[in-house]
Amino acid sequence: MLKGNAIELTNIAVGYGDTPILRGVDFKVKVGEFVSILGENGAGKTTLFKSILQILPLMSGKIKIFDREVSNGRDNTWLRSQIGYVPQRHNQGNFPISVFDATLLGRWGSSFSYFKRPSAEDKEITMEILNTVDLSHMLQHDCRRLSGGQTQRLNIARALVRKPKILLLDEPTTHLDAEAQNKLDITIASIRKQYDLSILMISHNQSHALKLSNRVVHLSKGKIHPGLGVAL
Ligand SMILES: Nc1ncnc2c1ncn2[C@@H]1O[C@H](COP(=O)(O)OP(=O)(O)OP(=O)(O)O)[C@@H](O)[C@H]1O
Repeated sequence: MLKGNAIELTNIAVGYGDTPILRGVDFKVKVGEFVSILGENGAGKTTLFKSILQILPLMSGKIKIFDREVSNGRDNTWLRSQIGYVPQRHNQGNFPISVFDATLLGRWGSSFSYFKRPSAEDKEITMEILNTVDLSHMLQHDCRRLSGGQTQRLNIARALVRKPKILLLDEPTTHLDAEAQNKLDITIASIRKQYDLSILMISHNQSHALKLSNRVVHLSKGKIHPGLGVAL
């Protein structure tokens, strides 16, 4: 069992061009912790995710994932095996692809690629995860015809097929009705347990964040401020 911090940011600055959006951010997510980030539109929450994922280079500071420094492009392949990312409002595009294939493609580039077909193990893991997110009855269903809640469960499945230990969720329940939101909450709580995940979630809804997380922080004026902690 891993211990210590899953994510550790030390004095990071990050932004676009010469303009920093986040400045002097210190922040930690402990192994197994579920932390939610709240903040106004444009506060920099997605920018924070992009810095953790090394999509945006740091202007200064350091990022460690499970105590391993990954700042500025070091260890990118390893990083991708550790972190699953569910971006905001992502659908699979306007082309016909089944739920099974779209999920399997989440493993593309790790165990199979242009020159290597998916193995029996790739397919087994895909089935296992689709079962966990309750989509195993829709394997051949066209992704373009999924509801918002089903699409989000598929997006989570795609992020999970690489068996990451950290999950970044960018407003997973926004635009869902109460029933779909509730079902997604149950899915998130169950995958967290089943796969021993450390989770960082962006949310706009304080009560929703408090319901799911161990701890809630606020992002404003380029910094992270402590918020409420709840014992689960
Ligand atoms: N590619 C980009 N180039 C330049 N500026 C950007 C870019 N992406 C985001 N920004 C700016 O960075 C700031 C933070 O954006 P970010 O998307 O991180 O905010 P957010 O907190 O996730 O917002 P929201 O809650 O609306 O999703 C905003 O002022 C935004 O305009």
